[in-house]
Amino acid sequence: MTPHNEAERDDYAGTVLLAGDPQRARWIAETFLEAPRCVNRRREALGFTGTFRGSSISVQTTGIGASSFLIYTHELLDHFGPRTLIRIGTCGGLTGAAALRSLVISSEVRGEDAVSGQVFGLYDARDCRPDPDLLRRALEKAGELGIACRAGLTVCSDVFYHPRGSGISRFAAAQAAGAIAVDMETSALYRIAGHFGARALSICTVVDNIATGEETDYAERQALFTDMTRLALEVACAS
Ligand SMILES: O=P(O)(O)O[C@H]1O[C@H](CO)[C@@H](O)[C@H]1O
Ligand SMILES: O=c1cc[nH]c(=O)[nH]1
Repeated sequence: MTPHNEAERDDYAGTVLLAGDPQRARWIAETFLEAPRCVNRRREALGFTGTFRGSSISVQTTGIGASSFLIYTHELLDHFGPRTLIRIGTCGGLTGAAALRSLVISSEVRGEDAVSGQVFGLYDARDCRPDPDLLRRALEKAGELGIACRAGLTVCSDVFYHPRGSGISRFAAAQAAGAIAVDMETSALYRIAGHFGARALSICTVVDNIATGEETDYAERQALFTDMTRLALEVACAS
């Protein structure tokens, strides 16, 4: 048990999928895992453990933003002992090439700008990339399964609603650097994994494209996550 997680010490598997939204965590556990059991209900940050093809796998809710994400992942890595974390998140596309409903895998992450992404100051600046084996496996498996997916530089922001507005002009510097998508937790994931010597990968589904103005509807979200979840589970099983 930790301040934010009521699970017993051995309730989590060695690999944990991380979802921002508790509804996504529940849907994944109930749709993809055999014999899922809920191991954390505190604050509705639902955590589940079950099996996939005979391997024990967990799914944990992490909430929105680095502050929330770092509470759940710190407690997982420090207390419950998993060593592989795979984020299965949502992101905004910053280029038409990050097509709506396709997957983006972050092969490197930077802060959106100098003042965004406070976590960048707390952890070693070298730890801003995923585990190379997890990245390679994900790209191989996506190819085998015919899942539309693009790996590249992503940016991370603490801010969803920016005073400069929600248009693409806010991301001009990120676009100029070649970033293909934005989310709010991948920087925290890569840095805390580096800090604890764990392996990490961030896979996100493009739910809106800031460059083209296209959006998905929340109502289609769970079905939209089928490819991302299949891919994450394939990577988890091969680990
Ligand atoms: O869908 P999740 O995993 O929460 O990820 C994205 O969605 C939230 C913003 O709507 C942020 O947490 C962002 O990173
Ligand atoms: O952080 C995020 C996630 C999804 N879509 C966005 O525009 N930003």
